[in-house]
Formats: sequence, C-alpha cells, structure tokens
Amino acid sequence: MMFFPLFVALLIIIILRFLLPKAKRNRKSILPPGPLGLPFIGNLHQFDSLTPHIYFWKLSKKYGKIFSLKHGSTTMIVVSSANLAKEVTQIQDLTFCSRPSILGQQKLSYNGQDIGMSPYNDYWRELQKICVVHLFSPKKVQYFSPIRKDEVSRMIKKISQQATTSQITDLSSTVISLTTTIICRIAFGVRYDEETHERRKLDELLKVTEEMLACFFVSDYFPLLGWMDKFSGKINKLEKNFKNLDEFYEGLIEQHLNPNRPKSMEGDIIDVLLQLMKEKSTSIDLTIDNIKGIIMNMLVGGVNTSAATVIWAMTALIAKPNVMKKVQAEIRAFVGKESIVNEEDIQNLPYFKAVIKETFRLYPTTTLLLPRETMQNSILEGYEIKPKTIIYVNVWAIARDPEIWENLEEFILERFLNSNIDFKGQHFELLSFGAGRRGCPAIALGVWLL
Ligand code: HEM
Repeated sequence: MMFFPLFVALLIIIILRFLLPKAKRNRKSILPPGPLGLPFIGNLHQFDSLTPHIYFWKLSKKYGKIFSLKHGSTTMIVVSSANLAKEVTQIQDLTFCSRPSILGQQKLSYNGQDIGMSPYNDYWRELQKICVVHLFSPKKVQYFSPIRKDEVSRMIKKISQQATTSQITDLSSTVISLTTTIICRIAFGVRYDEETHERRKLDELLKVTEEMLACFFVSDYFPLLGWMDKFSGKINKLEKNFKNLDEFYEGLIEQHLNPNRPKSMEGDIIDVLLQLMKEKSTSIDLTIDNIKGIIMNMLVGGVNTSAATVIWAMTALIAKPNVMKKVQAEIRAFVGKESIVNEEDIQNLPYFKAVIKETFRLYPTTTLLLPRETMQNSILEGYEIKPKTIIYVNVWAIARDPEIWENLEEFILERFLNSNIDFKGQHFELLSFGAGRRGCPAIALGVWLL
C-alpha cells in the first residue's frame, strides 16, 4: 500500500516520456546516446559490476565510442577510443581530473586525504609533488632495488626447491605474496614471513579492504536511501575494516617514531613522510591521516596491479610455448651464469619488453582507469558535459579496437618489436597506467625501470 503513490508517480513519468513528441525529446538530449533506463534508478539494474569493462565494451558496439548512462541521479560517460582518451586525459585533462566521492573510498582514504581518491585541489597537487620528488623518483626507485632483488631471489629459490621435490607451485599465490612483501618492505620496512599469524592477518585485512573499496553503496546514488546500507550490514563492515586498518597504520607509525626502531625502517615511505611532516617543508601541513591514506594507496594500488600483470604474462606465455622458448632463450643468453636479471639490463631484452607491453595491452589491470569527475562544463565530441559527471576511459575496449590493432585477440609480440608505442602515458592506445595529471604516479616502481 505504501508503495502505491510511488508506483503511480513512476507510471506518469514513463507515460509522459513516451507521449512527448520525438523532436522535443531529442532537443533535451544533449548527452551522448546510451541505453534507455528506468525512471529513478536509470541504468543501475542493467549494470554488470563483475566485468563492467566488458559490459561497457558491448554497449560501445551499439552506441558508439562515447555513450552515457545514469545511475540514480549520477550521469556517467564512457569513452572507448584512443582519440577520446587523449581528449579526456591530455587535451582537457584539467576539466576531467577530479575524483567522485564514493562512500567506501571516502571512508578508507580519511575523506580523500590520500592521493588516489582526493578531489583535484591544492592538497592533491602537493601530494603529487611529494610523490614525484620524494616517494617514486628514479633515485628512490633505485634505492629500493636491493629489496626487489632480495625478494625475487628468495622466490626463485623457493620455486626451485618445490621443483626438486616435485611439488606444484601455485603461481598466483606466489606472485601475490612477492608483490605484497615488496610493497610492505618499501612502504614500512617490515618483512612479514609467509604462514605467520601477522602475515595472514594482513592478507585478510587487504582482502576486506579491496572488497570495501569496490562495494556498491546505495547511498552513493540515492542519498535518501542511505539507511539501506546500514540495514544490509555494509556500513558496519566498512567501519570495522576502517578501524582495523587504522590500528595497523597506528602500530607502524608508532614503531617508526621509536628511536630503537629496526634499521630496515630507515628511508622507507613512512620514514620519508614523517620526516617531511617534522620539517614542515611542504606547502600543506602534512598530517598523520595523510600518511595513513598514502600507505593505503600503496597497498591497494601496488600489490594486485603488479601481481596480476605478472600472472597474466605467465598465463599468456604458457599458452604459447614457442614464444615462451624465445623469451627464455633471450634471457638465458644475456644472464649467463647469473640466476637473476639486473633491472638495468632489461633495456637490452627487447623480446621480454614486448611481453610486458603486450600483456599491458591485452590484460590491463585497471580496465577502466580510476573514475574521473568533471570540474566544469565542457564539450566532448560535440556533447555538452556538465560538472560532476563521472567519466570512464575503457582501456580494455581500446585494446580491442580493430581500427588500431590487427589480430587484436592474439598475444603477438612482434607488434611492439619495431614500434615506439609505450605505456608511459603518451600513447593513448596503450594506457595501462593512465595518463595526464591523474596518471599512476608510481609507474617507475610498477614496472621496475622498464
Ligand atoms: C603494474 C603496476 C601498476 C599499474 C598497472 C597501475 C595502474 C594505475 C592506473 C591505471 C591508475 C589510474 C590512472 C588514471 O586514472 O588515469 C593508477 C593510479 C594510481 N596508482 Fe598505480 N599502477 C601500478 C602500480 C602502482 C604502485 C606500485 C603504486 C604505489 C606504490 C601505485 C599507486 C597509484 C596511485 C596513488 C594512483 C592514484 C593517482 C591519482 O589519482 O592521482 N600504482 N595506477
């Protein structure tokens, strides 16, 4: 009975929409085309949250390289071509470079006090500067090189031992463990041994954090229905996750402030940030919450992206034994008796470099980049885009654009052997790290000097 007035109102809206002369409807339509949604919820009921990039790719086949959707009152635009990606991330970067405020992300980033989820403002600009100069500069990336070498050597030893005792190696968990350990050592100077209680606790904490960051909260689209998130238990889970993370960061910061801290903490990311805070050498007052937000970015932005890239590359090579043989031969010829490739030598391994590029093309880890939010009115491909519109760049679809790539579903290294296309944000057909102001600030760390 309670829903009857709502039902009548919706019915009237639908009837009016269809009774309106077509010309008048068109005149109102300044947005790019897109699938017809329902009143109030828009296209939410059609959304595929597990593989949104594939869903968007299918829509782009029907509605074009730029299309729009509505989620509640939020307008979303999806672009699926290299030219439009360039428009969004380079030509009109300043218009499209903010981030939407999404409940889970806001909470876990201390209200956007991190780098990734912060809106575009003075605060974000200063953090970006800190990243470029202090955290992920070529010198700093080089400084962490012994950590990467040590961890890769340990992994090789473990795999060799497993091979000699005929044990099966679980590639995914081995690689995820590697990237988690490296990021923990770089960010806060601690090595959590596998199979320890502390390590299992951290892995679980990260798992729930990823889940909360990707979680759908009704209140993001229907603020008046926020009670539904409480009712479903999501808010409780988010609060608990936040509290656990906060305690974890507090413990680490306390250890760093202790004069008897282990030597491994000297020069790590928390150490650098605490130093900057103490010196007051930045144009904003860096706070402990800022440091916590940045640590969260490193854990969330660094672990799974790097691991997934390695896992995809290995999967592609296993499926193509001939290509695998060629890459192995190139590496063995170069390495000689050494058991590990020095990072600076990767420049001399063109076939191996092509593996990385082709993996980034076919299996980008951040398939839609991070969502951008428009800061002002703008025109994109002739359409009028209002402020606070959310923009997605479908990198996964661009990698499947037949106007750019031949045999696009095939893992073919030759396409990169005699080409200058790279993934550093200047070639919009290969945007694995994004581009422009909001492009990945840790690209050098992400690819270890490639
Ligand atoms: C293979 C590894 C990695 C890949 C493929 C990757 C990819 C990306 C992508 C696609 C974006 C969004 C760019 C955009 O919206 O235009 C991004 C942003 C970001 N990444 Fe990475 N990333 C990697 C490694 C890392 C690492 C190791 C860290 C930190 C230790 C990191 C920290 C960040 C941060 C903080 C942002 C947000 C930048 C901003 O909004 O201003 N990433 N990354």
